[in-house]
Amino acid sequence: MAATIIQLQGIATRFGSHQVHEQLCLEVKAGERLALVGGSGCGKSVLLSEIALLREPDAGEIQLFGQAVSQLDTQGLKQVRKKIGMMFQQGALFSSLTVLENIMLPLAEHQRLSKGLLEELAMLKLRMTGLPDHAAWKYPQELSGGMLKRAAVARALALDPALLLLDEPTAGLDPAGASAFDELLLTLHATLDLTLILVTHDLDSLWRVTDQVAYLGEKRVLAKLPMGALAQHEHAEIAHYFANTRAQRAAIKLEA
Ligand SMILES: Nc1ncnc2c1ncn2[C@@H]1O[C@H](COP(=O)(O)OP(=O)(O)OP(=O)(O)O)[C@@H](O)[C@H]1O
Repeated sequence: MAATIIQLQGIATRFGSHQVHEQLCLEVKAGERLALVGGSGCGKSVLLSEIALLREPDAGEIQLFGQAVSQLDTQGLKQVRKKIGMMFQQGALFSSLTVLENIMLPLAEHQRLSKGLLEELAMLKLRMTGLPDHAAWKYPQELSGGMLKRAAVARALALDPALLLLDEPTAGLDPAGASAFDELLLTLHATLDLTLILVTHDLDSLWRVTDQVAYLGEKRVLAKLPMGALAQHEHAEIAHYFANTRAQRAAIKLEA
C-alpha cells in the first residue's frame, strides 16, 4: 500500500478575526492525483501554501514524508522543501531572467554544479514540459499563457520533487490549451513518480486528471473521494457546488 506523504491534523488558519480553517484534517498517499475544490475564499490556496511550507498554520500539525514539520531543524526543513515543487497561479517567474535562467535558479541554489551542467539539467526540465528549445532563451513576458505555465512547471520540477503543487494551473487557458495542460500533468505523473495536488475550479481537469478530490467547506475538508463519488455527494454545499451544467457536461463527456 502507498505510504502517507501528507498528514494534516487539526489545522487552524486565521487572518485577524477571520477564521479560514478550523480542525482541518487531510491525508494524502504517495502517487495520488488530488484536487482541492470548494467555493471561492474557502482557503484552498492558503492550504496549498501551508503544505508547501510557505506559511505556517496557526494551530495543528503538518506531517510531510513521515516527519512532523514542527520537529524539523533548518536543515531538515530544507530537505523537505527540496521534495516539493510549486507552481503558482501567475507562474511567478522572474521577468528579468530568461526561462532557462528561471529554471536554473533552484538548481544553482541547491547544487554545486558547473554552469554548463546546470544549463543541461534545466534544458531537460524544459523539454519534459513540452516546450520547444527556443523557449529557453525567451523572457517570461515573451511567452504565451500556455507556454508560461509550462515554464513554471519546468521550474517547479527543477529539483526532481516527489510532490508537485499547482495553484489553478489551467486558469486563463483556452479549452485546447487547458486540455493539453491536463495531458501534460498526467504524463508527468506517470513518468516521474509524482504526487500531484492541484487547486482548481476547472471541472474538465477534475474529471480528467484527478483520482481523488477533497472538498473544502465549513472551514475543513468535508469529503475526500474520487470525482464520480464526490459529484454525487449528498452534503448540501457539495451538491450545490457540482449541480451545474458544466459539471454534468464533463460527466457526460467522460461516459461517452
Ligand atoms: N495574506 C492574507 N491576508 C489576509 N487574508 C487573507 C490572506 N490570504 C488569504 N486571505 C483570506 O483567506 C481566505 C482564503 O483565501 P484563499 O486564497 O485560500 O481562498 P481560495 O479558496 O483559494 O479562493 P479562490 O477559489 O477564490 O481562489 C480568503 O477570505 C482570503 O481573503
